[in-house]
Amino acid sequence: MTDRSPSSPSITPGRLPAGQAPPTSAPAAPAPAGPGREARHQPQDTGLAADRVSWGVDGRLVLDGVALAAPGAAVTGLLGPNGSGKSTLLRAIAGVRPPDDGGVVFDGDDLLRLGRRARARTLALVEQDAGTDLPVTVHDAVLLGRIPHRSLLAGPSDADRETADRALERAGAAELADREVATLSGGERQRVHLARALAQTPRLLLLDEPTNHLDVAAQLHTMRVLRTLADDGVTVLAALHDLNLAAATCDHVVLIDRGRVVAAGPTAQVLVPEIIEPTYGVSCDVLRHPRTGRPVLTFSTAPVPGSVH
Ligand SMILES: Nc1ncnc2c1ncn2[C@@H]1O[C@H](COP(=O)(O)OP(=O)(O)OP(=O)(O)O)[C@@H](O)[C@H]1O
Repeated sequence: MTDRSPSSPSITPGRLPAGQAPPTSAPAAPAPAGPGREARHQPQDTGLAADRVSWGVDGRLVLDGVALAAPGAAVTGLLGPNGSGKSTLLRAIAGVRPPDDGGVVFDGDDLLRLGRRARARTLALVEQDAGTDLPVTVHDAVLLGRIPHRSLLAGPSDADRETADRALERAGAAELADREVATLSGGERQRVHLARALAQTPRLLLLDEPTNHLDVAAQLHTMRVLRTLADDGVTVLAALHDLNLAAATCDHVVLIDRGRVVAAGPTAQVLVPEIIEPTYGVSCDVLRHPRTGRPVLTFSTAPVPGSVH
């Protein structure tokens, strides 16, 4: 079921009327969980729009008509419990495992119809635990990110090396440049994967759990990198488990459960107990950060049905 039907429909983002500012809020209003209340993407001028994306395996729908928007120059968090379909959705958007049905448009281009090379110039995907046992140095691994930007027979140019150096620096991995990738710790590898993606200079950056394995300082560093990339105009969509990291950084969030979008919108409107509790099966309180005013979430186990405590 991995082959995309040539007749799969594509979508075209609507254009704003002349003189109208692009939307500053998320394209989909928060919607509580429940059949028939799935969030819908709305027209947007720049950024990513996925529509009715479905993918199944072994007769089971893993993605069930997902509609999602990640506005340009913003950080969008893709949230959801284990097994909800976040990685599958990112892979579908990136064309690594194309959807069985649905469309994915980025800045007006049908991503699923772009050739491999054109797609690699447009987007980068940082996958979860994407390991390599090849005897390659970190610097060379990051240089691989430049391949889509040069002719197939040419070696890396000085400009490619400089771009790779800057990417290593930005990802906080410069001191690892001469190490072999296979010898790195999980957190070190994570930074290298981010650096490789940055060296690709994508306009759309997709990340699957980019803070996995990272200590708290490295987590904050990575989220700051995502923030500055968005400020530079990159469209960022990151699958995150840590709802507080999402709360602190994301402009918008999309929450999925069992392959369907259950809520989407501005971060503070989605990260509320009424939406989080039924989706994750926990009790949740939302406080305000004293300095930033952003949501801070605390969790406890949900009451056991029938319990007197
Ligand atoms: N190739 C496959 N074959 C069978 N099942 C699959 C395959 N790929 C994904 N799945 C199933 O699809 C569901 C969604 O998986 P996915 O990895 O997208 O979830 P996720 O939200 O990223 O989860 P996590 O937060 O645990 O990383 C899971 O139940 C998973 O077991």
